[in-house]
Amino acid sequence: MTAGTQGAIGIIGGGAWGTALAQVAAAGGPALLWAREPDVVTSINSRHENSLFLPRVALDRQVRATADLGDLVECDALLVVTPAQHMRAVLAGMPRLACPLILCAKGMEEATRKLMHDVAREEQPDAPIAVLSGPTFAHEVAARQPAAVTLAVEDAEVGERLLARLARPWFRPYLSDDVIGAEIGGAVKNVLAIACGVVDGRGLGLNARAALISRGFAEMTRFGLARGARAETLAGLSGLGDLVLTCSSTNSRNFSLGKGLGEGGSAADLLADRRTVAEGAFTAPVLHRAAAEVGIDMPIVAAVCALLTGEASAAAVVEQLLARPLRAEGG
Ligand SMILES: NC(=O)C1=CN([C@@H]2O[C@H](COP(=O)(O)OP(=O)(O)OC[C@H]3O[C@@H](n4cnc5c(N)ncnc54)[C@H](O)[C@@H]3O)[C@@H](O)[C@H]2O)C=CC1
Ligand SMILES: O=C(CO)COP(=O)(O)O
Repeated sequence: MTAGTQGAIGIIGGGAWGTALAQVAAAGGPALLWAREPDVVTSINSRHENSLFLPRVALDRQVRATADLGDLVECDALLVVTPAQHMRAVLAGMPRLACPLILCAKGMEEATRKLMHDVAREEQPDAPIAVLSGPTFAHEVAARQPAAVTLAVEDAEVGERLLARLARPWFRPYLSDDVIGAEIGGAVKNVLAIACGVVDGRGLGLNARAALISRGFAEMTRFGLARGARAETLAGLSGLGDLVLTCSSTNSRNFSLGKGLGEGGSAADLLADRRTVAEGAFTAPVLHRAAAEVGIDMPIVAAVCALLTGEASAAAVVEQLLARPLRAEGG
């Protein structure tokens, strides 16, 4: 056991978001972050900065990093912040845990079409599960600019404990018990952000972007309700809130990917060699199939899939969306 893990929050994943959340956790006690990249561990421990994934942010001295996942097992709770496609392998590589796991990745597993809480439960059946999701660009949170998130936890007592440990005046979790709703909002908004980026890349204007956000939200709601999410969660921070944020700025990796596609770039080129993750590119095909399974129409998600596979150009998918039959708004 590493000295100083008592009362510590562990963070699994040293990307931009894991590092920003370590900064949040460190404001209330020790924070121990596991990173895959030895350079990240060295950079945090020697310079109090994650120069690879969150450069130019001075980290709290209470943030320490380790290259050994085993060092985290005695932490009070673990924030799980790997990209969605890697979460299963990382959790499977740990001993059986009993502390709460707070899942922070926004996506669905490609191979199984499962949400993250289902994956976590399969790999760590004894650990209480929570989901933390909302409109939060990592660099703003790390700089302690105000933000609010949904903290969805089935066990209310665990929720209260996590709230007490993680809340700050500038980082406000709102409790919910709708784990499915919190996860679906975060996963779907990434795909819709790619679509909004396309609108921007093609110079289609702000009216078109607002229309796409609204119709995208209708898709998120249809799918979410069919999968057991609550409407109020989808309209909250982890759904509509994050959709608006991510669809509004090139600070979003998903929006930027879409913008590149809209400007005529190919998905293969835009995704090649990128070190940071654009989760929507992985979620789009999974979501498309999952929607078909429950008989839900998601035309914007289908358009993003066609663009990502190269089946259709940006011009063609926009044309197809605009040619869809007119219908009642709530239908
Ligand atoms: N960056 C942000 O502002 C936010 C990100 N998120 C979510 O957090 C999750 C992590 O994203 P970021 O921290 O931004 O990542 P990032 O894009 O900054 O860094 C990539 C991460 O992927 C990890 N990685 C690459 N290959 C891996 C493997 N084989 N096994 C395990 N990990 C591997 C790297 O170690 C690194 O931690 C994503 O699901 C993202 O949607 C959620 C809220 C905000
Ligand atoms: O989830 C995010 C903000 O809430 C980050 O968005 P991107 O992954 O698109 O950068």
